[in-house]
Amino acid sequence: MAAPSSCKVVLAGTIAKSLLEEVQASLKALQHKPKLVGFLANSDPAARMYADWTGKSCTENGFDFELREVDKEELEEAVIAANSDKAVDGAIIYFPVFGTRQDQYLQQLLDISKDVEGLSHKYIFNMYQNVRFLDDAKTQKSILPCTPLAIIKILEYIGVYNSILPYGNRLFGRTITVVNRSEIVGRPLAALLANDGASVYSVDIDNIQHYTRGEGIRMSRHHSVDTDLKVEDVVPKSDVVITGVPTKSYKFPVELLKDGAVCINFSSEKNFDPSVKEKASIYVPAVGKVTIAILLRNLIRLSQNREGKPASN
Ligand SMILES: NC(=O)C1=CN([C@@H]2O[C@H](COP(=O)(O)OP(=O)(O)OC[C@H]3O[C@@H](n4cnc5c(N)ncnc54)[C@H](O)[C@@H]3O)[C@@H](O)[C@H]2O)C=CC1
Ligand SMILES: Nc1nc(=O)c2c([nH]1)NC[C@@H]1CN(c3ccc(C(=O)N[C@@H](CCC(=O)O)C(=O)O)cc3)C=[N+]21
Repeated sequence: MAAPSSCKVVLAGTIAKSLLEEVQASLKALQHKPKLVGFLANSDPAARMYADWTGKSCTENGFDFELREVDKEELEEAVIAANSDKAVDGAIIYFPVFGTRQDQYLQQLLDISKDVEGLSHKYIFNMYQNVRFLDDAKTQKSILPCTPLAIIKILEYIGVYNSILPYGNRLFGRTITVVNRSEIVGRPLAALLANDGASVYSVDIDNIQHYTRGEGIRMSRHHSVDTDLKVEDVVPKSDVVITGVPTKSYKFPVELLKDGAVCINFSSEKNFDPSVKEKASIYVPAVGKVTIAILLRNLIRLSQNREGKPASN
């Protein structure tokens, strides 16, 4: 008989709860009830599920939500209208829409002041350059991409970030593998973790890249290099493994994990077999609830920015 597993399973709902309490406090301090608009222009079941779910979370937490279902061909005009609509505090376009680079065009079309997901070029630029504020006076914090930030909040909650160290170096000494290098989650996440001092292996279907801030983290922001390394070279060295492979049949090779590793899955598919609990010290099976809490936090931040500047829209 197998020994009882000593792995602690941490559910996203627990972590989301403490973030939502902060959101509630900031919401009370606002002069108006923030409104989020969702654009659904596809029949992708994951997108509809996510849309329903954002709506439910908004309503439950005291925000207004409106789902605008439009044809693909009408989406451009609908986004332009929302950009100049003062009643709209934030918006989200559920992807994929066209499933081509036209989706990136639509993503950048959304006004930066309404971008709750933090995917506008300016925000992404600031993130990669390790610039934390929008203005020189450092009064307005830049918005970080939602899912990568959700994963960072999870790492803080479970103690992977070492709070004895100064901000910006709290992952110094940690080795982290991220299996996914998409532009919305995996690559920004690898950069953020490296910006905080970690040594990060970014795994995608073709190769492995290594993200660091240089030896002894002497640089001010991350750099990355291609490597010839294989999964079996990097996983045994990793303190943390984060997966986001969108394939049902994919299972992470848990036998390569070092004892006591922290494992986090953000894919909607279960990338880890239940046997992960025999190796991991902490396992987080899904992160979606934390992502939504961050989305609401960003919506508050955008609303605060707008209340601070009533003259502009
Ligand atoms: N929980 C959340 O808040 C969110 C969850 N998701 C979920 O995360 C998953 C990934 O989404 P995206 O990043 O948008 O997908 P994507 O399709 O853009 O990227 C997938 C990435 O996985 C890599 N990959 C695929 N097969 C692999 C393999 N066998 N080995 C190593 N790498 C492999 C690809 O090279 C690519 O880098 C989906 O299931 C999506 O639903 C996405 C956004 C937010
Ligand atoms: N602009 C845009 N942003 C998105 O972030 C976005 C999108 N479009 N289109 C659709 C996909 C899909 N997506 C998921 C979010 C969470 C889970 C997730 O973690 N789900 C949990 C359940 C939730 C939980 O209990 O934590 C699970 O499947 O176990 C999955 C999928 C975001 N998407």
